[in-house]
Amino acid sequence: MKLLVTGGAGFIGSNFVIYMLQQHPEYKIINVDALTYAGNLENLKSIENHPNYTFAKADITDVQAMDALFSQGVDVVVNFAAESHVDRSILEPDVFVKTNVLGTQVLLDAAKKYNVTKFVQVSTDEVYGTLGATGLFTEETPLTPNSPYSASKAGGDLLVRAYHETFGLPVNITRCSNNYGPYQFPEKLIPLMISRALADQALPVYGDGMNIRDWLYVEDHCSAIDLVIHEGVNGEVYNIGGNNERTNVHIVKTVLQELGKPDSLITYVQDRPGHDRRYGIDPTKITRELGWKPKHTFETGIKETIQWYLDNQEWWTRIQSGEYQKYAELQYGSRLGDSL
Ligand SMILES: Cc1cn([C@H]2C[C@H](O)[C@@H](COP(=O)(O)OP(=O)(O)O[C@H]3O[C@H](CO)[C@@H](O)[C@H](O)[C@H]3O)O2)c(=O)[nH]c1=O
Repeated sequence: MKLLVTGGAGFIGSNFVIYMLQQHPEYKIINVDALTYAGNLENLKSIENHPNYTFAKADITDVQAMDALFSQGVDVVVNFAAESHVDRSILEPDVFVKTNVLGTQVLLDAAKKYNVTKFVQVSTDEVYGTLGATGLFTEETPLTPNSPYSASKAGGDLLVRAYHETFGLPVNITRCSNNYGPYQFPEKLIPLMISRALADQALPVYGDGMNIRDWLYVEDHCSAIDLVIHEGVNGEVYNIGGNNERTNVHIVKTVLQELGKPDSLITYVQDRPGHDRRYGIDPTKITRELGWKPKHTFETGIKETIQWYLDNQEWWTRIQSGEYQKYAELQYGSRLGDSL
């Protein structure tokens, strides 16, 4: 099988490339990534010389570059390439629309032209909007995205659906909850809090800290996508969640406790505009129909993740000294110390 993985130098994408080469060393994997701020080839050091792995630096919105890649023969496409950070989407929605909507359409056209046998769109539970205190997102929940990020992902998903309905393209859409684990860019909640706590810096918790996310260990996400590639029924959507709903403040306190740091580092700051209150995924469909089960509990996964960040401080300190800083200042500069 020849697999084209887009965004394979990002957090979930790089974990997926490594996972697939472990599970299926005979598969050929082409990783295409534009290497924007969150793409990092260091994530792939362990497999960069694998005989069945190749890397191409290109943007998924580049029609000629995508055509050239697909013309080499591709069986399956897994589209991870995306702008993914909600706070950034509030600052610059245009790049989100370009990559997440236009980029998906360019890939779909190439997949159609070269008759791929499967196109997996890796999406997010954020397209469903927000939950109240009860209920869970199912695959039938209407799409009501609230941020420019989630709206752009919903746009991509609808194009994928349309290419299935209109052209019969063999597609699946997967919608995951919040991932965590090794190689996550330190703008996201867990790695951000780990890195700031280690430096004894204030930990910016938005609003009252009672927003809820449903945490999924990244390797469990990878095993679900592997199943969807092989067993997913064309045209179907599969939700992927870890059954681990936690408040943000619980997450932050867990990080502090594991690192032996005081709760006094927590600083409640102005809320994210349009902040979704609660996400919770119902994974019944993928469990029942494809036999998927997560292997990690939140309690073991968070310990492993914190240990990884402790063991790989060079990886994230290098990131924080560069491009990331500009955005960190934009995001937090005016909010830190701005207690509610
Ligand atoms: C960065 C940051 C975040 N937060 C809050 C906002 C959210 O309620 C929660 C998690 O924030 P983030 O890590 O930015 O993740 P969130 O907005 O939930 O979105 C993530 O999870 C989604 C899946 O649900 C993915 O589609 C997104 O790409 C991914 O970024 O923590 C804080 O309180 N303080 C912070 O500094």
